[in-house]
Amino acid sequence: MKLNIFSNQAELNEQLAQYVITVANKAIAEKGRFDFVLTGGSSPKGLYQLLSTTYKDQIDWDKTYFFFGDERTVLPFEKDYNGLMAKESFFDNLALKDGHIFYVDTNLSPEEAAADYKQKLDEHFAGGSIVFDLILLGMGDDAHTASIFPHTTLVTNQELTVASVWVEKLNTNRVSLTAPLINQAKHVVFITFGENKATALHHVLSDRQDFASYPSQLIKPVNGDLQWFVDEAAASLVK
Ligand SMILES: O=C1O[C@H](COP(=O)(O)O)[C@@H](O)[C@H](O)[C@H]1O
Repeated sequence: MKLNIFSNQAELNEQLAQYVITVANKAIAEKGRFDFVLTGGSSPKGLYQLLSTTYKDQIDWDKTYFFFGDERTVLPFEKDYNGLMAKESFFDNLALKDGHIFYVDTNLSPEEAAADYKQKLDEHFAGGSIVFDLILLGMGDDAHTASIFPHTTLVTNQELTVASVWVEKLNTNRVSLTAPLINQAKHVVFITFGENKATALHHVLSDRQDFASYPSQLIKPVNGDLQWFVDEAAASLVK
């Protein structure tokens, strides 16, 4: 695991953009395509804008496929839909070909949406192992990542799959990649900034393991690289 600490968000986004570009070009050179899982929430917007404007020419988007680590069970293109944030901050700046964006279909029930997404992943990976080149993750101030929230069924889910989960504290369902599936990836990167994330980051990176309380601790790529890109405010309690 590598912890990268930056003095501000702009510097963090700049360095993370360079990291994404390096991983993308390596994947394209090695296997002809880049399988890129996006995070939702608000943290990645600046990065998405940077990659799709300033650094638009640094990645071959015709060879890039986009996925989502989790989705909120609102209708597609409603305000809270993670896919809408990505569309507005990332995809709309690029002329992407059809079939390059894998949205979670929330017109379906949560269970059906999860099964449908898993089937789409199986098809994309031709029935083989689902190994993404890069998974970008956020972390909530409760230490959840993707939609693996504290004390939910996803904390103990050992399957390499996509699952629906009831999140009591939000009174809603979510759809999420499971931790074991995330841990198959070649590169996993957390983007985390702000003072409100400091306590969670301190617990997640501390020696005391408590997956139920701090689900981000579940993320440990089996054969891949794990990096944290954080700002000084988020890292303020990390020893
Ligand atoms: O609900 C979610 O929250 C996390 C963290 O979001 P942020 O706004 O604090 O960046 C996000 O990673 C996840 O994709 C999203 O569904």
